[in-house]
Amino acid sequence: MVLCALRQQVLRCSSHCRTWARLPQRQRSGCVYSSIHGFNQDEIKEKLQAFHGGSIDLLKQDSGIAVLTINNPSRMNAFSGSMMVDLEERVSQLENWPEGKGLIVQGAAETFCSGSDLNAVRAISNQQDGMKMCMFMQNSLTRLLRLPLISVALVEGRALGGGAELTTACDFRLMAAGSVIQFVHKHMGLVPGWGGAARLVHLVGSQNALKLLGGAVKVDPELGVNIGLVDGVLEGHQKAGGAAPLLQQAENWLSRYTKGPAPVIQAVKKVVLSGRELPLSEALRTEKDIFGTVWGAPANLEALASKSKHK
Ligand SMILES: CCC(=O)SCCNC(=O)CCNC(=O)[C@H](O)C(C)(C)COP(=O)(O)OP(=O)(O)OC[C@H]1O[C@@H](n2cnc3c(N)ncnc32)[C@H](O)[C@@H]1OP(=O)(O)O
Repeated sequence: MVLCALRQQVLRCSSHCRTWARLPQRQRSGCVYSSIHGFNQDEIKEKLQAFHGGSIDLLKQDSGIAVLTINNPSRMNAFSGSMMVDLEERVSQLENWPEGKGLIVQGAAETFCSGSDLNAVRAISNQQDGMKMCMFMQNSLTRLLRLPLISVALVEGRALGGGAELTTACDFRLMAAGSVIQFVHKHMGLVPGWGGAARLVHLVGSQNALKLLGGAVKVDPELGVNIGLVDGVLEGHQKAGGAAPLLQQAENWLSRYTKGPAPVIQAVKKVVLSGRELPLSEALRTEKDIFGTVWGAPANLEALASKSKHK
């Protein structure tokens, strides 16, 4: 059932969507939890909305690259409850963006994100609310990672706790010199709950994940690159003379992977996603279906007509 839902998710936006359209909304959106897991999204949304402050801002650009900004500078971009709700809404908007190809996730005011807002955490520290918040954020971050866009987290300053988990919900991570990713959960008497541990194991292997979580290790750009968590290091601070602004550097880095028509770039992400998440036979069938959406499509016919050479 879950695999079937994921398979439908990676096929989304194709012309083969008749089965897709018949699926309930939560399955269509690639969520991990729905009502069959006792999860009531509207209930937790209402509760989270009470803890306001900050925003999650989305800028969709003509280039097909969107910028998602975690914006709560007075709390080092910590996630308030209303920002958690905002994030879910922004992810929905990105799921419905046919022209989209790439996504950069950044923090406002020269730092990435200091995790969940400790004021909200204190207010919902009971077991039930904690579980509901955990399921809500896992759903949103899983949907973020499953977007048919190539995504990159631009880490400047600190990515702590839930902020570190957020970086793992992107396809790539870029770090500015002097920045830090740190899974500080152990120091808070916690483990990751937004899906960050599961994704971290996939990214760096269980040995490294155990070291990062067990030691609450401060990952600088050099360590990040060495263990495969980080895909590139950007020059200097946004204000440093000489180097291009970090966002511009990140866009340049990402544009090498997003060059080309949106349906092709989205198909690239979808075949990788199915290979990453599905068992081989299921992944192969999904790849065949995705292949069917680009075969004989305008970009393919144009390339054939131009007799292109790949020298
Ligand atoms: C999912 C699980 C989780 O995410 S648990 C949360 C994990 N995060 C944390 O514990 C971060 C705690 N904060 C810190 O360690 C420091 O504030 C860091 C981020 C290192 C910044 O230190 P520093 O540069 O000295 O600034 P500061 O401490 O004065 O902070 C500025 C204002 O921001 C606030 N702030 C920061 N982080 C949070 C947070 N997670 N939740 C709520 N507020 C946060 C600080 O309280 C401070 O506010 P104020 O100026 O004192 O009103």
